[in-house]
Amino acid sequence: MSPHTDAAGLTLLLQVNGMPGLQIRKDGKWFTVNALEGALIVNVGDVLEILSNGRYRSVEHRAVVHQNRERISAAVFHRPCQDAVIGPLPELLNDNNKPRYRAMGYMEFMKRYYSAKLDGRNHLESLRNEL
Ligand SMILES: O=C(O)CCC(=O)C(=O)O
Ligand SMILES: [Fe+2]
Repeated sequence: MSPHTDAAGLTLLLQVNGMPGLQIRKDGKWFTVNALEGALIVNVGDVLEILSNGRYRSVEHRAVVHQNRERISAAVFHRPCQDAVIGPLPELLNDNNKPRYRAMGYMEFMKRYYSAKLDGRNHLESLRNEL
């Protein structure tokens, strides 16, 4: 699976059959996530990054597979309701913390997410550049 960030608020992942494959990118380097058996991996997604005005960063990740061993991963995406407006929460903003993302309806956000290629954090960065 190509590098991407999730459009969710939070994602919960369970590597069902003990086969690793999830990798996250930090400081330009890829790291394999070695989850404990039965543990949920909690990933911050784009919505939380935007709501928190960048304080929580949406993690760039990808999944790799083994040549001949099956890998099963279950994902649950926690998303806002369809008519929510996604933007930095007003109570977090002040003179020292100006909005870094343009606010938009969640449906508009999702259309943009799916029309951008899965390509790392690019679509999030493009939202920053629209301010
Ligand atoms: O395969 C995985 O563990 C991650 C899948 C994933 O990143 C996704 O479904 O968005
Ligand atoms: Fe993902």
